[in-house]
Amino acid sequence: MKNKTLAIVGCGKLAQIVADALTSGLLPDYQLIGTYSRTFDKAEAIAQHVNQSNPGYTCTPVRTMEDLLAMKADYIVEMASPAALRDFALDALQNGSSIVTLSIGALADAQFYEKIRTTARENNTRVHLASGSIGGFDVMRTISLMGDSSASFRTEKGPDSLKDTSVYNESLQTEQRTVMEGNAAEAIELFPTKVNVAVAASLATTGPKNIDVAITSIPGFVGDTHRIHVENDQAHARIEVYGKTSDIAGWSVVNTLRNITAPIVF
Ligand SMILES: NC(=O)C1=CN([C@@H]2O[C@H](COP(=O)(O)OP(=O)(O)OC[C@H]3O[C@@H](n4cnc5c(N)ncnc54)[C@H](O)[C@@H]3O)[C@@H](O)[C@H]2O)C=CC1
Ligand SMILES: O=C([O-])CC(=O)C(=O)O
Repeated sequence: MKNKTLAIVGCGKLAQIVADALTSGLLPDYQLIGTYSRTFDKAEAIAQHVNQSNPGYTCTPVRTMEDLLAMKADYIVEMASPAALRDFALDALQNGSSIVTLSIGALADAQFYEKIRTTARENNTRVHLASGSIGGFDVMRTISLMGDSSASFRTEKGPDSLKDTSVYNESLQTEQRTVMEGNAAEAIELFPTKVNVAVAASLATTGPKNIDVAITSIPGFVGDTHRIHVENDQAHARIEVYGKTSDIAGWSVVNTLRNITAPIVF
């Protein structure tokens, strides 16, 4: 029985994974009612895809964020960018929609994080941080709760994935180099859509300014390897996740949505 309504913001590659999960029956508790993307055609394509595979289904693509908010979906899934999350999140939460987001980088801003937290609480709505291209938030949170802990985040990636950033130059095609060292707040400032994972790990542990982050470019490397280390004097955890593509992030949204309605929750 479909008892939750769903809307999507950002209809790109990862949204397609969620749409496919809807049409293949992996999200039986959800009815997709609206889609919105910067390019209307993309919102329309996802809506058509679900409408065509479910006779009687009505998902409406919209041209503005205001139109999407007006639908008052129970859950808005954000797969656009941290800037998009900043733009609509407070309005959505006030309007009664909870959010599932991949663009966790927006929450590196402590003031914005606090506004989101209080707005969600006041309006009985929630923000679910999907595990994206990493995982292990449970053990990160648990170790951090136990007391004084430290955390580090290391990413290895190929130079091509840095091509549209300020750190890129052709020498990265032949030389291994650490292109960024600092904390998660600095990392998301330098790479505004690429290191949501570092901010997510920081929020689950020591905070955006207190996690030690390094990003290394390796010639010929395909995909991303993320290694997180969190420890206190009682417990250590190491989490390593390799993704050949970012598909795992789209699937993590499917997993989060399933958990929201599941009788047994991981
Ligand atoms: N937490 C994680 O592990 C990961 C998070 N992400 C986040 O997910 C986002 C989406 O990833 P993909 O689907 O691969 O990207 P994509 O580029 O294929 O799709 C994003 C879509 O959102 C639209 N969009 C961007 N800004 C918008 C805005 N302000 N309002 C409305 N639509 C907007 C774009 O036009 C595009 O169609 C990334 O930008 C990133 O923030 C991506 C990969 C991993
Ligand atoms: O897919 C990845 O490995 C990480 C990523 O794009 C993000 O954190 O935004």
